[in-house]
Amino acid sequence: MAARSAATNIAKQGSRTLATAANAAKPPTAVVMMNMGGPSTVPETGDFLSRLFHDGDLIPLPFQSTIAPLIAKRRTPKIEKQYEAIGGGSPILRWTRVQGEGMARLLDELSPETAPHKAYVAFRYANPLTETCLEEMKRDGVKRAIAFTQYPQYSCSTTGSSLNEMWKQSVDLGKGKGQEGQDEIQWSVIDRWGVHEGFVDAVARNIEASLQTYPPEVRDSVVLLFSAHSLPMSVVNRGDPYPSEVGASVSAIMARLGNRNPYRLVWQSQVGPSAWLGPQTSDAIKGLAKKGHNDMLLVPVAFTSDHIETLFELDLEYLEEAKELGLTGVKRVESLNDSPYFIRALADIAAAHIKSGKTVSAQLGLRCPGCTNEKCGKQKAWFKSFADKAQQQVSA
Ligand SMILES: C=CC1=C(C)c2cc3[nH]c(cc4nc(cc5[nH]c(cc1n2)c(C)c5CCC(=O)O)C(CCC(=O)O)=C4C)c(C)c3C=C
Ligand code: FES
Ligand SMILES: [Fe+2]
Repeated sequence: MAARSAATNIAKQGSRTLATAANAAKPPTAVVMMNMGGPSTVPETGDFLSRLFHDGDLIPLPFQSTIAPLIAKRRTPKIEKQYEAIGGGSPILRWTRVQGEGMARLLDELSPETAPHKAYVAFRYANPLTETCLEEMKRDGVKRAIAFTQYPQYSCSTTGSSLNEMWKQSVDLGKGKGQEGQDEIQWSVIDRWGVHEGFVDAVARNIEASLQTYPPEVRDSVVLLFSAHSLPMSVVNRGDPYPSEVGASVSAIMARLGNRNPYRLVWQSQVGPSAWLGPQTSDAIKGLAKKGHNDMLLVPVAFTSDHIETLFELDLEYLEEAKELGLTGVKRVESLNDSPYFIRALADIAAAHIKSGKTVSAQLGLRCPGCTNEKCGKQKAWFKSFADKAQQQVSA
């Protein structure tokens, strides 16, 4: 607790730092927080689902533009009820703003040369959408921007889709004005950070806090069930990097915890009838219960704020199911939300990225072996073109 308030003070000190007169005149360095978003209010659920089912990078459908609105419409009442049950909407925008503003304040201290920094939000399926974010950046006169994925581990269906959208909207915006979008803003990308020590530490601290709520005699035998959103097997077999990156996060978190507890990585939230990566979280709880385990701690590991999958699926569905099975020791670890350790980690990741001078990671350049999506190739070439441009400027 004391350590948590010490870290909060670090964040507050950062916020008290005044921008210099020189910085005030400079356009900000944009740090664009990219994520899927969620409906902030229940009536926005239909539009959120409609955009989601229209996204061929996430769910490729035959006759997508005809079928997507039909599926979204059919699914809306069920999902609206879930958002009602968690308090009337998704908290993701609120948490992303808290995280982004805290990060930008710390970044002004960690990287004064590129200050002032401003956090922008670009959601894939909810407001503020990518195009709204780009318009705001344009109004602010932004010349340098970092596309900072808020998914710790890379999947082509999540971060890949957001980057494809950023490429498409930037080029469209540029074309509309009679010039190429990429000439206006110098972009670079933070595409994954699932084993960053600050992120690993922030998750580990939340696990330690939950373990403290168990009696000391059972604490070391609590089974840690790391739970991540599943992927269709078609995406896994295409060569998507997400399953191995989630596994790497889990290993790093377990090492940080001293490997004291037994654990498994399990997968949740599959949608539709096709084959998905397992074991499913709810089956794992039931299977371990049958083997005599009562104490299990669910750890959301692939999403950094609360959403329906933590607040509805884990808390209301699985924890209730566990109670019905007679289990008394099944709990969930808090999401990172406003953790000062996590906000500090975001600032450290961004500062290290800026200092590295790198535009894109080596890994971003490699398409999945089974990829047939032309947008992926164009997006990767577009972001890499900023590296080539920076190189030309150095050698000129
Ligand atoms: C890292 C997280 C996520 C991955 C990977 C992911 C892949 C993925 N998702 C779908 C289909 C749906 N996902 C839906 C909601 C949803 N997905 C994530 C995260 C990941 N998805 C979150 C956090 C949410 C919920 C948002 C919230 O506010 O809580 C939905 C909509 C809800 C529903 O209809 O059930 C769908 C559909 C696919 C097909 C996929 C991989 C290809
Ligand atoms: S699907 Fe992975 S690069 Fe296209
Ligand atoms: Fe999903």
